[in-house]
Amino acid sequence: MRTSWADSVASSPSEIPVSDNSSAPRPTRSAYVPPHLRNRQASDAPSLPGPATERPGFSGTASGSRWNGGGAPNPEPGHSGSGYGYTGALVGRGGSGGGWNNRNRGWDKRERDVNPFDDVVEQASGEQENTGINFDAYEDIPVETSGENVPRPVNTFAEIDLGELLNQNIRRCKYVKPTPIQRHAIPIALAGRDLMACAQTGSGKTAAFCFPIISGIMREQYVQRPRVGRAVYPLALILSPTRELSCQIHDEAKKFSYQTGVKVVVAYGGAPINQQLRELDRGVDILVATPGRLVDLLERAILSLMMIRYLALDEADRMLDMGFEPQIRKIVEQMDMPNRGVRQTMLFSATFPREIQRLASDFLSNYIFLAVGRVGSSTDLIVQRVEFVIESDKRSHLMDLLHAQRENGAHGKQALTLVFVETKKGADSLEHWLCMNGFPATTIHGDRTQQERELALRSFKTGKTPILVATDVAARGLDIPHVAHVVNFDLPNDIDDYVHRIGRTGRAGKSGLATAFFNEGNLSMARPLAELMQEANQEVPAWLTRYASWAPYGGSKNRRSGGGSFGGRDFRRESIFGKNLDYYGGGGNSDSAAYGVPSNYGGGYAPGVTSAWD
Ligand SMILES: Nc1ncnc2c1ncn2[C@@H]1O[C@H](COP(=O)(O)OP(=O)(O)OP(=O)(O)O)[C@@H](O)[C@H]1O
Repeated sequence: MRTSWADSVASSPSEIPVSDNSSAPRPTRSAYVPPHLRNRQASDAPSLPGPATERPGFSGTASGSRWNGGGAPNPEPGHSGSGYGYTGALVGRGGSGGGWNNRNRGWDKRERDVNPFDDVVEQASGEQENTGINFDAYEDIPVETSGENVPRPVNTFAEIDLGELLNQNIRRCKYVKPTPIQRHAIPIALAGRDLMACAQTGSGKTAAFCFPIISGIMREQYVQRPRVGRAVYPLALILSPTRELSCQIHDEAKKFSYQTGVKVVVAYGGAPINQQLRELDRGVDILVATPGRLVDLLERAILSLMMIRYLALDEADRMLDMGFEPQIRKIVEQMDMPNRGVRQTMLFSATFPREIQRLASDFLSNYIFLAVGRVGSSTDLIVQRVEFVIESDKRSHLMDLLHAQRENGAHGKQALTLVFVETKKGADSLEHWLCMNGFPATTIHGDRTQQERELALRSFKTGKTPILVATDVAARGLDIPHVAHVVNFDLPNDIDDYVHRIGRTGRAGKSGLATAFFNEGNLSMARPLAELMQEANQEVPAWLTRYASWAPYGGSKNRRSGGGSFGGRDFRRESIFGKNLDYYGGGGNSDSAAYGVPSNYGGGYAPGVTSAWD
């Protein structure tokens, strides 16, 4: 039976305390700036954020309140019960009616927020999201941290001072307790530290970077933003590699920031720019974007990055590989974004090849490296199978799988199945063939219009077309509940891509199945695939082990060292043992002394705190 989130929260042992106004520090009114004075400050130079460690409220530990002394404004009358009010971070738009240049409008906006919790897409199974989640499956995962003075992890949301409005939304999402990546990453981010974080697919990384950003913006003092020309000045930028992923992060961030007054806008290519401009014009605190559209907006001077306090790269290794790196460098280093150390930078992914870690360190300052599980490992919630199938047999083999699945499915219903192929043409042709053979399918790839892509995704999510044939455009980040089976019809050439693809199932503590078709065209994948499967306690067929022993090591971007040592760690750590100290300190930061002594190593918790592997 379906229950509302309120019911479920009432019956669940929620760990988030109800705000207690008597004990909670009361926001003071000192930061209040009357509306008539705000518009006069047009010529004021914008107050650029100070270095992370100097930011008010960032210096303390993650626990304990950061709300006192911050001068957060008092909520408007009638909102006092809500605990902490949004400060109404401002975009002065010179009387444009942008609607965000005073706090009253901020609160009006809050009241007008469309309730994102009413807009749950009807899922294929008819279940509501997040029921039956078993995050205990992640509890035994080893955690590695390295860096200076790593803040302690928390066990409950109650231990973190995110603000009552955000806490309410966490309850609405039915998140009862933080996932391991959230337990570790949120305190680190709330302490203002730069972070390179790696955790398995489907383990809750989105919330791990969204919560601290939203909470940080909520607790910022009144932020005066400049008014120069038409530009808008977001405070946070979240970049992701695909349009669909940006939309998904935007939807999630909107849920988390519901009624907090924090305004989230998405900008991505392939969709009409005018609507995105209108949204931006209404004001933006957090901008979620794909790099191409962002550069377009920057070049049109519609957007300025000079007020960015938080920069998050989701799928960061993808964002920094050869395809995207020049664009990211341009955005981060050649536009007007505050330098590293001034802004706070957070990089998240399930995979982080060493070479990319090294590159990424250019964007970070004195950062903490966090790995929940081995870097690049797959979750053992996914049962992985690999079958030897020659090219010409692939279709009939797929058909057999789909028939078997239909027979085993509830009421003969087809379980959601995601089929990855190599090429766009191959995707269209397979989709056509499936439809002709009685299996409703749709497709998502780069040659389809954005509208077609979005329709396809929706049709798949709702179960109307329970088979989605996709290229790698759907490999990363997409969180589609109830995907029961991922088929690698064509294996990718890189094991990290395989990890992301199969990660579309077995998410949020649920189990899933992944089947790969392997043949002699995939020799370079034999070894990394066998190693990955072995590591995830999967049955490795004897023939694959044989191929693995013959095949040259391939299928990875310098990700693993091959042989025994599994190179899934902070590359600074590997450098130190290889006497290569250049990288310590997170890309040239002067606070690097602590890294110079290998014996200091062991996770980087503050003295007296036990091992980083817990
Ligand atoms: N604390 C929590 N409690 C319950 N569900 C959660 C929690 N945190 C996240 N989730 C849910 O877990 C699912 C996976 O989260 P998310 O998409 O952030 O994973 P991810 O780690 O970013 O995966 P990927 O590497 O594939 O991008 C989502 O449906 C999300 O709503």
